[in-house]
Amino acid sequence: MNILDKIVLDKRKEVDLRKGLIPVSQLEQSVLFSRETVSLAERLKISKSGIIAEHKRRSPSKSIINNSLNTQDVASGYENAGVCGMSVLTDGKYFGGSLDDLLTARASCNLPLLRKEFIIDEYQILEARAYGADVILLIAAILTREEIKQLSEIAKSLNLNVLLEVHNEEELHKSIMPSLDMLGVNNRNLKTFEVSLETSKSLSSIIPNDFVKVSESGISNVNAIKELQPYGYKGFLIGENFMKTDNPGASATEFIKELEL
Ligand SMILES: O=C(O)c1ccccc1NCC(=O)[C@H](O)[C@H](O)COP(=O)(O)O
Repeated sequence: MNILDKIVLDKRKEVDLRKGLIPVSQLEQSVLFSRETVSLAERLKISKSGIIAEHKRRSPSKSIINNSLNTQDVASGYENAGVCGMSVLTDGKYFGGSLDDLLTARASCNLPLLRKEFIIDEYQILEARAYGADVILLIAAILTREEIKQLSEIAKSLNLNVLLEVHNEEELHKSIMPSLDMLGVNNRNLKTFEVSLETSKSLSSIIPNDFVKVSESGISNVNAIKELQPYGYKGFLIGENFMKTDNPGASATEFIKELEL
């Protein structure tokens, strides 16, 4: 069983529990549910740097990354740095995140927010909308083509962008459909946790041009972005590199300054 299998097993139990605690009608009545969303895909198309900065306390591959951060400071710091969007990990057990982090980020900045979650049920998309997200992540490795279609169409009907994440060619071929906005290639091998930009490079030519290309994980310096841009990548999801510092916003500011030199 790999890490994704374990996470999904726990996630099914968690979602059933949450459904019992907060009914769909309550999510739909929340103030943020009808908020006008912002398109991350459109921002990435016109951005020079394309940084999507992540809020990430810990992870299965690195254990604790930053336990002393203040979500409000991280969100406003990222916004001041000029990032295109912010990703908020909401999984508690493996990443130390929560929906409250998403809500805090929403209250602290106007950036398009990605709910970074292991989505297996439409209920989680309604939660994303109710807690202020603009974008959801769908992971091809844990969903069938039919599930990707159903979940992405629900997200689109709620005016949310969809970022579909793949790790290999097979996942990419099974997932291509018009209800996706962005295609993310994750550079982290989930069996070994090794990261390699070669994954993004090798898959780039088979991603249709209709989708905004995003490279995810293991981006630790400006050179990585300069290496990936010629392959058509417009978005770069960065977590650990910013979050391991005392001031993720300042770290993002320096990074973007260097990138735009
Ligand atoms: O980060 C992990 O260890 C991990 C393990 C299993 C599933 C997902 C995982 N990470 C989620 C992400 O996609 C990353 O947080 C994101 O791409 C940023 O990566 P990084 O810049 O390397 O922190």
